[in-house]
Amino acid sequence: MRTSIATVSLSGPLTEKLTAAARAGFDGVEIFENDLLAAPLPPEDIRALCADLGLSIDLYQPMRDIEAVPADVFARNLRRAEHKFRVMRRLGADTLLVCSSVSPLARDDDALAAEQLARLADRAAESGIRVAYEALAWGRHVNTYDHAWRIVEAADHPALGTCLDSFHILARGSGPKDLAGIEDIPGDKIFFLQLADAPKLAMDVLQWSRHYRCFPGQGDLDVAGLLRHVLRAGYRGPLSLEVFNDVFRQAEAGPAAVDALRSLLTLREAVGEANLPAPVVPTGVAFAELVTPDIAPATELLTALGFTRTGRHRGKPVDLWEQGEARILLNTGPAARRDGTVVAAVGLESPDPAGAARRAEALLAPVLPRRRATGDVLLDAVAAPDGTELFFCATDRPGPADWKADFAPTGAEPAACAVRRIDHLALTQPWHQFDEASLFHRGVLGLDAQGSVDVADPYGLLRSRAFSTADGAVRFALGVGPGPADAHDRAQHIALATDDVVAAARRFRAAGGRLLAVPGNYHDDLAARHAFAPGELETYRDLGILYDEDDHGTFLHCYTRTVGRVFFELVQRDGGYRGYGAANTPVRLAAQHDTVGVAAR
Ligand SMILES: O=C(O)c1ccc(O)c(O)c1
Ligand SMILES: [Mg+2]
Repeated sequence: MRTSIATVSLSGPLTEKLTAAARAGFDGVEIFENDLLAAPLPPEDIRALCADLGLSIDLYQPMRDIEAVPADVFARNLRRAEHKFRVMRRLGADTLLVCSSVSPLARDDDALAAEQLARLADRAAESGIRVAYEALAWGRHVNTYDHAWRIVEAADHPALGTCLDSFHILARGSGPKDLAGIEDIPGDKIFFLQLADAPKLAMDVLQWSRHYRCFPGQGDLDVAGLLRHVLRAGYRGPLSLEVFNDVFRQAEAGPAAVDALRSLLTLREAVGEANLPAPVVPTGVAFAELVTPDIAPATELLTALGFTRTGRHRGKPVDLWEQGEARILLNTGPAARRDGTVVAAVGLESPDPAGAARRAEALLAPVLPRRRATGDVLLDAVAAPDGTELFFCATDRPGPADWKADFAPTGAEPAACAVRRIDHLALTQPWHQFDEASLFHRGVLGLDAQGSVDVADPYGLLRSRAFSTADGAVRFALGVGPGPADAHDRAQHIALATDDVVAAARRFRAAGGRLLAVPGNYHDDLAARHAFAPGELETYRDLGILYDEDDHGTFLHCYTRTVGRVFFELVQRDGGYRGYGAANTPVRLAAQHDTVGVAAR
């Protein structure tokens, strides 16, 4: 199945868009008219460039406001069309997209629309061009795919077909019954298929379409379900992405094009049209690796949290700290001097590390060298979109290579302490890579996505979305700020699971650790909303413990101070609570901004 992408989906001048699409591996492009108008190259040169890049020009688009108009207006429209046919001949493009009219001049008259589209198709055919008629969800009279198809069917012209666009169809809330009608369209009359997803947003459909479309798998629409119908109808043309998105317009075209192709790969897999290595769902977090130039504060923090230094890497300045099944690597090597204190890598316990890496590679994730240095254990690893290195590993299991073999034991035994394991990792994404990260964590890692939530920071709104395994053994909470200028909250954190957060927090404080102070107003409000046992709330107030509950259970959590970009959270989930305390995040963020709040208690 051929893959294509509309130039409007990528940033930059036309030549950059084309180069990015070709490099990522697309077979073709839809040329968006404005991109051509703004290009310094004549159509012949664009045609030659596409040929050099190995790209076909699958569609020229859009032509607007053509049909169902008075005769004199239609005569002018045909003149406009003739000009476009000339451009298309010079480009070597043979399909023109015509979208349903939004003009106040258009009449609600299907017979007239059909007659005029047939006349347009006649003229197009003289130039060897086909016309694909698409219903815009906000078209004046024609705004559903079946209405557009009825007009095309009535026109009955070999050079006229329809273009289906998943956004316009799904944005109107079309259910399974409405979609089944797609299979009544003869496959060869579906001249083109445009694919886009979008997050569910309650807003005007035109604004939604022009600003919030995203690649399939990144939003909430059932694009795969729609594609199944289109394929059953017999459509064999390209799968083409047409995404209008404010962020993608600003993001680098190269990575966006790779992300786009990854989306098509997972979509094809979802409809049984791609043979990718199966997802290997991780079963736990083997470790989190911090790089830090500040060895003293990081060591103090880990010690106070109850970790013990149990190993030293045989070849690098990296220490292994353990407590229960929580493992932290502390790396003070060269990367630390470059990046400050950050979460640089995550080890994911994998039932099949090599298989997980094969899937990641098939989905275009950058694969990292398996051996870093002579003598190191061979480890499968890939880079996540934000650059975090993800290791697919085995811990204390017979069979696959054990990453721990790279560490010489210090002889110290981990103390039996409060922390059991890593509960979740909260990683801040670069502002333009949030959707890419969504697709990556779902498609590449095989995690389930929760809905995204907005949380207020004193200096802006953050978006957060969780990705986890069904049993919660692996949890990521990915966050993003509102834009490039708002990199104020780049903190990341590692949440540690405990069965008794009060004991863990007390132990931490007794060992010299500093907990994030939470404003008294927060606890006053908690008292109004929930009933606590006598003294309970005072304990939470004293330790800076926050409280949340969901349909399943309750959540108690508190925070350490921040070293570089990293802090820790202690969490106690009871009764199967599934969230991350998002309701408390604004309070936490404000407290972290408030320097008084992070002072010693
Ligand atoms: O927003 C638009 O105008 C527009 C143009 C062409 C399309 O294919 C489309 O889906 C939307
Ligand atoms: Mg479209």
